[in-house]
Amino acid sequence: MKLVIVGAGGHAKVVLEVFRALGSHDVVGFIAPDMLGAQVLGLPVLGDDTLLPRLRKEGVQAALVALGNNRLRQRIGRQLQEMGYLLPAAVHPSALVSPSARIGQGVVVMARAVVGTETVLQELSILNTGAVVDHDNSIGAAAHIAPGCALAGNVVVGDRTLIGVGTAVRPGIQIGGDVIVGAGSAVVSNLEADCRVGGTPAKPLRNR
Ligand SMILES: CC(=O)SCCNC(=O)CCNC(=O)[C@H](O)C(C)(C)COP(=O)(O)OP(=O)(O)OC[C@H]1O[C@@H](n2cnc3c(N)ncnc32)[C@H](O)[C@@H]1OP(=O)(O)O
Repeated sequence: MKLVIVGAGGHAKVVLEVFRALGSHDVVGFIAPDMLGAQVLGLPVLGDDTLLPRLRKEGVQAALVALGNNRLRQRIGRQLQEMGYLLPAAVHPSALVSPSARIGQGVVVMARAVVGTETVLQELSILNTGAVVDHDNSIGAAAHIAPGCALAGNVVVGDRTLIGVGTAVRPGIQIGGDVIVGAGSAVVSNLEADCRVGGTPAKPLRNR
């Protein structure tokens, strides 16, 4: 099945390598503004998102939104579904995924990540390289668990929340939607929606 990757930055390159490792789709190229004609790992940037309806008509059935911005990824994902694209999940063959885990549409699970027993990754979320989400986690739509994070059991992460690289989260913690947890943090108490925290233990961050 033909697939287009929306985005052409670092995350998009890694996603292409996931599909190459899987051999599951024929990736036709990338969609990105102002990059027409550029090559990314040997595949072309085909144009900007105005091209997507035409590609769909020409037989590209699937798309993967490879954009790091969580809100934008969710918005573009919805638009692609409305255009009739399928949004397959991309799970690297080296990831360890429990047979009782559930993985939503458009989810990306990078190399060496671990998805624990009865954990749910909701649509368009990212579990990045080497991140571990243990048993009974719920990771919200378009959330991003960055490389090397470790979420213990029964953790809830809200929609569009970013858990920064290398963060640890204590068991049973609930984190609201649209939260940013800074790199290298330790989350040891629940976090309300829409906040920005960092450090060990994680505390609210000042805006500079
Ligand atoms: C493959 C991939 O690359 S996936 C990418 C995943 N992305 C990430 O993990 C990025 C996570 N981002 C961060 O940690 C960022 O530092 C942010 C978003 C928390 C803050 O970034 P900015 O808004 O640029 O904040 P800025 O650098 O100006 O710092 C503001 C204050 O917060 C502090 N701060 C920033 N990050 C952290 C952190 N991770 N932990 C503790 N304190 C922090 C700064 O020291 C500064 O404090 P001060 O005002 O007392 O000096």
